[in-house]
Parts: sequence; structure tokens; C-alpha cells
Amino acid sequence: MASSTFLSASSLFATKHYLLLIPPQASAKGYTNNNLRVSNSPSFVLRTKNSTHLQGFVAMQEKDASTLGDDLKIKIPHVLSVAGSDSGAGAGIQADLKACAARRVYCSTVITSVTAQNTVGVQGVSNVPEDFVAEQLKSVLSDMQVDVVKTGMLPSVGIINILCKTLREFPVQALVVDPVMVSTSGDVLAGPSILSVFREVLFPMADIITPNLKEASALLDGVQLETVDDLRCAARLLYDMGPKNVLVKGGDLPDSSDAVDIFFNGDNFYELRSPRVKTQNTHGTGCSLASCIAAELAKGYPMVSAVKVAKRFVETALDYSKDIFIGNGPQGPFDHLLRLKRHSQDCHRLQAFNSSDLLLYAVTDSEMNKKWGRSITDAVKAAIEGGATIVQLREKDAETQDFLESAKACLKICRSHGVPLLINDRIDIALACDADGVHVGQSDMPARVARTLLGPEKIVGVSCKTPEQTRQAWVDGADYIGCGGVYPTNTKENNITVGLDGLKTVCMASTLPVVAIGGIGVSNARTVMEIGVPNLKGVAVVSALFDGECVLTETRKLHAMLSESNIDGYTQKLII
Ligand SMILES: Cc1ncc(COP(=O)(O)OP(=O)(O)O)c(N)n1
Ligand SMILES: Cc1nc(C(=O)O)sc1CCOP(=O)(O)O
Ligand SMILES: [Mg+2]
Repeated sequence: MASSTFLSASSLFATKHYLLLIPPQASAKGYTNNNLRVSNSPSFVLRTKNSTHLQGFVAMQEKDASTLGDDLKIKIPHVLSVAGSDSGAGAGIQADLKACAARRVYCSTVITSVTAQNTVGVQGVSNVPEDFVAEQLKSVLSDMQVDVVKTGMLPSVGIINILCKTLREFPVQALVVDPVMVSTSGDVLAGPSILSVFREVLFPMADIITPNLKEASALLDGVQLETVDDLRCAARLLYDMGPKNVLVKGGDLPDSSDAVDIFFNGDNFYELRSPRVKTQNTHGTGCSLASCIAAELAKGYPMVSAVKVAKRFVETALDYSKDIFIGNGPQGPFDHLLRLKRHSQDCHRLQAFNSSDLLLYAVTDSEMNKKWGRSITDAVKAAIEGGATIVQLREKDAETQDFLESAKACLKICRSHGVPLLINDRIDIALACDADGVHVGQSDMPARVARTLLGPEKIVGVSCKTPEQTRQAWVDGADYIGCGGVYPTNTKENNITVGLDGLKTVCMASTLPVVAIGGIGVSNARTVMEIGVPNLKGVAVVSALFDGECVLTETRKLHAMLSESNIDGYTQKLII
């Protein structure tokens, strides 16, 4: 093991940079949190509670990872993509990596050719020397446990022969062959010289081949393919060349409003039909489909299921991406991870979370709004106009659908004022409306699970009443802590009051910013904020803002009080 240092568990915890979650199987084998060895070796097999806190180091017991039992290692499904690079990243190796990542499968790569390519077309091609393709193949296959090999652009007979020879030496579970010949822009990526080696050498080793109409036609000496029946005939003829399964993609069939693919496994034909997605962003669909099939096979799914899931995945991604704009050419890339649109300016919070956002934290209450005859959106609008710096929707009795609709409407209001909107308890609602984050309590969804589900950029707040809970919140990746009840409250039943002393204790123990909650209003907010601890950043308030006739007036009063008092020098955030 490379340079290693012994640290006791307590010093590890004290740094707050390294923490191991020892899994039950490991504990049973005697691995504990004591006497951990920290090294810069990358071969880490134990799961961490929050890997972002490892900061490039790995931690393990005194033994090297390789000496741990196999049952402690997590086998990751692995696809090796042997394909060309697309500089525009819509197709080729880049599409394969994205497709596998989206399907949660590891993808290694052997690059056969480097293309200068964009959404207009292919401007240049430089094939990788055959010896170097062989070297890449050997590097990956001799070391990593590859489950499935997926091929894309194989630009020369020599490269195909090297691949087949290497696969005989390092057999894998399945071989998926996308017989790439022509790019979506019509540029030739592999000439006719490779047709015979495809047919005679590669296809007999393949578990599935996935030609499109043009490729199927070229492989069948230029036969015209114009109808679904033609696809069936082509699938059978291609099957006779030796692959175990054939998927002929009919995306280019004329006069069809559906995308029809024909799958043939030697016994049965399956007609896979779905409405054609109207979009120009189809560059890389073939590569991605084949990679998804490979990914599902790597997970252990049978072939027909793999093909169906892959087709559904590509359709979903095409539909999601139909109006995105990347490049000026006729065929743009699509978004495998279904995330790019979220960054468009009108629907995404532009700033990162800032602890000064906690200064005047408005928490809604459906009962109070009902009682005063106002909608949640009116309540939120008034609170923001009055100076609320962050809003939490705490709608305990709302029906899910109503809650989601209100959350979407409130989000619009909050976004237009640059105020973050969090959802109480309901991670599903936060995900569905793309809220800025969530607030969870000790008996809600654990903060580390919320963090995993929401991703690194969302805000996660956790209720804490003790220093131990506070430390855990930090480890779990929370952004702030809500501490209370500072005073008794009628808003939350059976709530334990921790008082100003409890608040102070939590603040002192916390490395995260803290917002105080429980029974706070204009009469006591100053006392709370003056306890003199730097981590206390604001007050979270329900009834003082919402249990009255005019939310705007009440919020303004509290905002003025917080703004006027020179609280502690840390927490000033004057808005409006
Ligand atoms: C800012 C803030 N702090 C604490 C809480 C309380 O959360 P929780 O303990 O989960 O209780 P409920 O609000 O779910 O009843 C909060 N909501 N906000
Ligand atoms: C939602 C909530 N959480 C609390 C905690 O102590 O964690 S106290 C509380 C209710 C706060 O309402 P009001 O401002 O009306 O007292
Ligand atoms: Mg809760």
C-alpha cells in the first residue's frame, strides 16, 4: 500500500474530514472504527457515509483492501465500449459513457478513432494505430472485470481482427455490436472493406447486432428496405450470419409515424413500436441504444428485457431533449441524464446556498392559512414581500397533488425574488417540482438519503436538539441546522423545548449554520439572536408570520427588527 499513516478513530472524527461507515458484514469480520489506516491508495472498498468528505483519501483497516473478503467488495456492472471519439460528444465513446452512466453501469473505453465532429457533420477522422488499439484492449481486459463489450466505430479490418483475437483471449459475458458505418450526418465512418470481416469474423461472436436501415442494407449488399416486412426479412438474413440476436432499427423507415424496430432471436420476431419523437436532437441514438442494451446485459437482464429497457430509455431521453439547443447543425445531441434543461435561467436558482439566507426563515402552515382564508401562494408572496429570506412549505395535511401544485406555484414566486424554497419532509415533492431543497427532522427521511436523492447542489436542513445530532447532520451532508424549540410552541405538538441554553449548546457544537425555531416572534427574536454565537444565522417562524390577518405587515415588522438590531455582525442580510 502506498504511503500510509495511522490515525486513531477519534482524530479522524476530530478532523471532520474522514469518516467510515463500517458495513455490518465488515463489523462481523472484526473491522471496526478503531485504528483506521488512512492512505492515498485509490483501492478503497468500504463504503463511506459521505464520500465527498474523504477529500481524495481512502480509509481502511490495517490490512490492504485486497485482503478483504470478496463478500465485502461491491461488484459493479461493467461495459467496455470499443468505439470512436466524437468531439461534439453526441455520439461515439462520449455517448456510450453517458448512456452507461445514466443506466448506472461503469463504462471503460478503448478508442479506435478520433473524429473532428459537430452537429453539422464530420470534418476529420484520424484512426488510432492498430497496435495501440490492441494495447488499450489489453490494459482494460487484463485488469478490470468487464461484463459486456460494446462496439461502435471499427474503422479497419485490422482493428476488427485485433478485437476478435483479444476477445478470444479475454472472454466476456456478452458482445454487443453496433455496426457503425455511416454517421447520422451521412459521413462514411467505415468503408465497404470491413463488410466481409463484419459478416465472417465479428458477427458470429456477437450476442446481438444493432444495424440501422442503411447499415442493414449495406450488409445485405444494398437490398432496399422500405417496409416493416422488409425489416423482418433483413433481420432473418442477418441472423443467418451468426449473431445470436438481431435488432434492425427502423427509425429511418419512410411514411411511418411510429419508430419501429424488429428484434429477432432465431425463434421469434418482436415488433418494438413507439410513437416517433419529433426532434432534431437524435445524434448518437444508435450508439446510446447499443450501450444501454450492453448496460442492461451487464446487470444480468435477459436480452429481450435489455432491448426493451434500452429502447424506452432512448425514447424518454429524446422526448426530454426535444427542444434543447446545442450547435447549429441539423442534428443535435440529446441529454442522456435528463438534467441539462434544469439549468435554464427561468427555472433554476442561480446562487449557491448562503447561510445569510437563514436570517428570516418563513415556514408555512396549511391550517393557519386556511384559518385566515388565504392561499399558500398568497401567504408566500406576502412573506417574501415583507422580507423573508428563505421559505419552507410545511403542509402537513395537504393531499400530494395539491401540495405539488402549490409548491410549483410558490417556486415561481420564490425564483422571481431570488429566495430559496424548501419543502418540509417530502423529498418526493421537492424532486417533482425541482425545489431548492428540503428540511427533515430526526424521524423523517435521513438527511444522508435526502442528500443522495437530491444531489449535491440542493439545500438540506436538519432539525437538531443535541450536539450529537448536529455532528451527524454535518456528516450526512446537511447545509444547515434548525434548532428548537427555543420557546414553547403551539404549532408543533409535543415538541421538546430546549431553551436558549439548548440552542447555545447546539450552536457551539455545530460546524453548520443554525436557525433557531419555536415560539419566536418580534417580542423575543432579538434576545435569541443576541446569545452571541457566530453560527446562529437567523430565526425560523411560523405563527408570528402566518397566524394573523396580514402576513406582509407581520413579516415587515420582524424583518425590520432583525435588520435594525446590530445582531452579532455575522448575520446581517438586508434585502428589499
Ligand atoms: C427550520 C426548521 N427547523 C426545524 C423544523 C422541524 O422539523 P421536524 O423536526 O421534521 O418537524 P416538522 O416540521 O416536520 O413537524 C422545521 N420544520 N424547520
Ligand atoms: C416546526 C417546528 N419545529 C420546531 C422544532 O423545535 O424543531 S418548533 C416548530 C414550530 C414553530 O412554529 P412557531 O414559530 O409558530 O412556534
Ligand atoms: Mg419533519
